[in-house]
Amino acid sequence: MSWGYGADNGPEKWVANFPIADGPRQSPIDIVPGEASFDGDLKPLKLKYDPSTCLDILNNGHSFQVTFADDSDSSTLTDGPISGIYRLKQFHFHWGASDDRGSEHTVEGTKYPAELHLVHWNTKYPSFGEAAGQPDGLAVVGVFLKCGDDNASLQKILDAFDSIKAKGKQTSFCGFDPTALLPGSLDYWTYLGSLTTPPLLESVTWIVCKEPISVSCEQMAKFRSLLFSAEGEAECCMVDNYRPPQPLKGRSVRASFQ
Ligand SMILES: CN(C)c1nnc([C@H](N)S(N)(=O)=O)s1
Ligand SMILES: [Zn+2]
Repeated sequence: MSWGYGADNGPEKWVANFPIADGPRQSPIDIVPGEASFDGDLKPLKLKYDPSTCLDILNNGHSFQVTFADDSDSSTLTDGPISGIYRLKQFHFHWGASDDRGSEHTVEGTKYPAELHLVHWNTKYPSFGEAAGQPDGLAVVGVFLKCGDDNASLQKILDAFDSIKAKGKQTSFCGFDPTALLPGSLDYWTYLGSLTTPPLLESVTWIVCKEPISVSCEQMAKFRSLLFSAEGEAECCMVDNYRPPQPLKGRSVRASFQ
């Protein structure tokens, strides 16, 4: 059975096939603002995305992802806590079965109903796959979603869900600007961690925005209409696709703001 989020193949079971699950720099973590140290050397995030690099939207059986063309420096992350140029590869979300949970990172124990991840790879390496195996290979920007006003930018993504309801379904999706999903303030916490799904590679510089973006309760319900299961299989709602916080193991969390 492959990994997932169920009782038999969920986060507590991943260590059997992916021993790094118990490694020294696993993600996500619980962020405690009072224990984060302000670092004045941290630069503002610089995110430059080209909507024409948006390719498609896919239900991969764990989440849905919007994939970008990463054969040029059209959509990049620079500055912030990183050095060099990181290219946007895809973005995806994690969410709960109800509004009281769903995010992977938590803030002093507070869970948000969902969390957006924008995944970038360091262009000092030849490809995403190569970068994913390096300690400075990836940079993921995390944005919390909070229930409130309707999010018009997010709605464009949700409108494509009927075409990707089941695992393996994919449809073209272009002209989307992920900048529209960023909060007004790009204040962030940053720490060294890992992918939060197998293979759990410890190659991620995490950049978690302090300010959430809004999503309406109806929009959250639309997330929950996706399926973990493929067409023809017993239907299983795609919900609670988040890994809980992992031990900090001595790591420091820095804040870009005071
Ligand atoms: C291969 N890629 C892009 C990814 N592999 N694992 C990912 C995880 N969903 S996360 N949450 O970004 O670490 S993203
Ligand atoms: Zn993720």
